[in-house]
Amino acid sequence: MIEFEDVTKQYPDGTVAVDKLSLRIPSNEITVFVGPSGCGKTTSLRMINRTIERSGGRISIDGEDINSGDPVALRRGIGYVIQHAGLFPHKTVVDNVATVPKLLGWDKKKTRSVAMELLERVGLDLKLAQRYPAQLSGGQQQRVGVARALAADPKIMLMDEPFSAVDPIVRHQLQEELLRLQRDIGKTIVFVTHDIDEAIKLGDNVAVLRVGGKLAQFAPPAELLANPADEFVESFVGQDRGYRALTFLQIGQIELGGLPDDLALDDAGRPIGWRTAAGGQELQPIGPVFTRNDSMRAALDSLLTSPTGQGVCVDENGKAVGVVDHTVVAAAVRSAEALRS
Ligand SMILES: Nc1ncnc2c1ncn2[C@@H]1O[C@H](COP(=O)(O)OP(=O)(O)OP(=O)(O)O)[C@@H](O)[C@H]1O
Repeated sequence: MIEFEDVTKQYPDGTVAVDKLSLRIPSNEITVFVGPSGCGKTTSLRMINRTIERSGGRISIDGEDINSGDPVALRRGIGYVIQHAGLFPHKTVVDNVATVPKLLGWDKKKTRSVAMELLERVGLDLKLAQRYPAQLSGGQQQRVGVARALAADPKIMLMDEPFSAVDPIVRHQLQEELLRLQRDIGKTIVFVTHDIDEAIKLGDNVAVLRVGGKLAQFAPPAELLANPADEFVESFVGQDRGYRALTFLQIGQIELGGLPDDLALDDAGRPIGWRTAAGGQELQPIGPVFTRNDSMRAALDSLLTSPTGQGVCVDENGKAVGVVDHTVVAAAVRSAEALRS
């Protein structure tokens, strides 16, 4: 656990970037710092690896004050990923990833095999390993940045707006990859973003900061959406928080509608299209389907893009098991709200 106790940062010009911040960052989970520009997210993050020194209060890792040891040793045990990846331009991809292991004096063979394995794990084509950073796309560079941060197998990873400079599609892919990777590696990740959607998607816990580096709320995303602590959090979380909350409502055992006659199935019972009203041979596309393990947001997306207004639920073999329409989603939202209040 990383603990902030009354942590303050005042820059030499008098700016108070962080003001008596207290919070506990649980181990092996993703904690996101989110808030408007200038609210002290980056300052808070960088105080953890002492690339910015705090001016007051205490920060400890597993009970030990981070100021009790050498900052260089502290930094070697903490991975750090920043916007634009911050790769060394004159080093190849594989040499970038090998930077910290080399500093730690690992032998060449082990370093190289760990670097290659990590590049594979973050989803980078190994053919790119000998390229220089400028020869990669922004998204590929970020993957290398993540691999480099993981190279010495640190317990903690600090990520400062790592996906902000890439286009929305690549950003979505990188977020999915991070969640997949985290299921395997279970690091303590502290992630900074100004994007509440990214915070809600990635965070096990989200710390909402307000300008002046004050903590407005620290909670799991579903809790943040359901019970914003005050007007600031409510407006930051946004007007469409009802829609976002669907992400946390599982399909689970909700009652599905029976399979309608106009849903065409193949021999294995998998949906292949909707029969057109004219009764011709041509089928209209199904669009995205969902499973019982998905969220209500996936069901809503499925029915909104379906030509019949019905979203198709499939089992693990892709076999259609039922449909939902908007009344089912609305009823599920109402019953979840009733349970909460
Ligand atoms: N070296 C510095 N000297 C003086 N003030 C600074 C310094 N670095 C940051 N600040 C100020 O401290 C405050 C917090 O900055 P910080 O970069 O931590 O915020 P942030 O929430 O990460 O912002 P952004 O989302 O815009 O990156 C801001 O008012 C900023 O101008």
